[in-house]
Amino acid sequence: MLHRQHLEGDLLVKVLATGTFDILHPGHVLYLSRARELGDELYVIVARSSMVRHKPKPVIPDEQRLKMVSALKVVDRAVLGSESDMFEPIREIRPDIIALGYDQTFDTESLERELRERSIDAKVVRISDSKTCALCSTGKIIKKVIERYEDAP
Ligand SMILES: Cc1cc2nc3c(=O)[nH]c(=O)nc-3n(C[C@H](O)[C@H](O)[C@H](O)COP(=O)(O)O)c2cc1C
Ligand SMILES: Nc1ncnc2c1ncn2[C@@H]1O[C@H](COP(=O)(O)OP(=O)(O)OP(=O)(O)O)[C@@H](O)[C@H]1O
Repeated sequence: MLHRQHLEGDLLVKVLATGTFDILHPGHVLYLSRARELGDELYVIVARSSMVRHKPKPVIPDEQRLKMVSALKVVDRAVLGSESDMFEPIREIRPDIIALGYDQTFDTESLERELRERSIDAKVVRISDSKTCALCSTGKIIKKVIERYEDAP
């Protein structure tokens, strides 16, 4: 059941996107725009630095990353994630769809199973990547900045 009855009687589909969003780039905007197209409202969970363990910790502080993501036109509401339980904000937001990024390590089926085990009725979908931008990766931007400054006189 993807639709939820809105207070005014409209049927609104809530989509949830997630990520670190350390140094925004057009790949983020594309991911969020594609996620937004799946429904009517886009919620975003911005990962806490303390929860990022699979890659270097973000350079930009939690609150600053939240501020930038919140300012994007395509985003209806952004929140910082939980520092202990990733299902906590999902229970509050109650999304109809969770849109995973192309490189997010979660497996769509296993995540759906984990959601069902917690009685959360959200569909999980994968958003494909964009190869339209040469520097659409936070890691690549940081690498380029390091190279540029190392070479600087
Ligand atoms: C459904 C879902 C819920 C999440 N909830 C949280 C959370 O509560 N707190 C948090 O810090 N990160 C949360 N995350 C974000 C992940 O920690 C983040 O996606 C992770 O750092 C990997 O993302 P990246 O490689 O795209 O940066 C969640 C991710 C997903 C898919
Ligand atoms: N070029 C892109 N096209 C589509 N989606 C993207 C692109 N770049 C990032 N995303 C998506 O945006 C979300 C947030 O990205 P995140 O900040 O976590 O990583 P990133 O920009 O890919 O950085 P890194 O290079 O460090 O992995 C992720 O779900 C990711 O899949």
